[in-house]
Amino acid sequence: MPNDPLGEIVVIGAGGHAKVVIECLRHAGWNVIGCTDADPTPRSCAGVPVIGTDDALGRLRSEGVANAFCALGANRLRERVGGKLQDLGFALPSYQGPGAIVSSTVRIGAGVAIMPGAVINIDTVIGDFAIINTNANVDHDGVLGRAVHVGPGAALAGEVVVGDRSFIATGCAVIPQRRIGADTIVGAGSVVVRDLPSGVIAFGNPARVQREL
Ligand SMILES: CC(=O)SCCNC(=O)CCNC(=O)[C@H](O)C(C)(C)COP(=O)(O)OP(=O)(O)OC[C@H]1O[C@@H](n2cnc3c(N)ncnc32)[C@H](O)[C@@H]1OP(=O)(O)O
Repeated sequence: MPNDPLGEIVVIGAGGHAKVVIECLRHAGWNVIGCTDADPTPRSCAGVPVIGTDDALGRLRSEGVANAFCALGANRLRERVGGKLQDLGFALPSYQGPGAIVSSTVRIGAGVAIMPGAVINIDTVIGDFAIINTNANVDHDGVLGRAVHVGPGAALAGEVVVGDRSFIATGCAVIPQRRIGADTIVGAGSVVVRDLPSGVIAFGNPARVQREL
């Protein structure tokens, strides 16, 4: 059951990720008043109206809308637009979707999406604008940078470190204490048993660097 209303919030983005975010925000008790998109064609996203492009954000802020959530799937873009929201003076709450379990010791940055069923264990640190997607696990003492995306069902064992804007795709497994650099993509279903550098695409079991980005 939804909690008591937390107040009004605007969502940035109207794609598949935004749909899930809107549903989770509602479940958490937010009143999602609309979303913005590069394509301002009037339509709805998860039952919420698209109310214009990002140009509408300044107006909404001046009209008293205090909260925003950046629900863009692309890590670099999400980080950039999230920074713009901070500059406009929006508060950027994080949320936990239904069934997510997050240790009370976890430090969570601004604008973090913790999707349904995700588990984040003791003493982990999650940077601003990260996504911990559906049923993903981040075990104890993990350190995830800004705008990292841990994809659906991915499992990071204890003490894994992931650099800013990296994407650990659907169903990956990372063994304890491995370090993955910034701006790296680890392809779906990969098993990371060695550290990975920044700025590469890697995949496979074991995950190997395929090319630089
Ligand atoms: C809720 C949500 O939906 S969140 C979104 C989650 N999204 C994902 O998990 C997507 C993750 N993306 C991937 O895994 C992609 O395959 C990437 C990014 C690793 C690579 O994408 P591309 O560069 O476009 O690779 P492309 O599809 O051209 O494949 C190139 C080759 O790599 C192989 N390959 C691609 N991905 C993988 C993978 N994860 N594991 C093993 N092999 C792979 C392909 O089979 C292909 O091999 P071939 O040349 O022998 O035919």
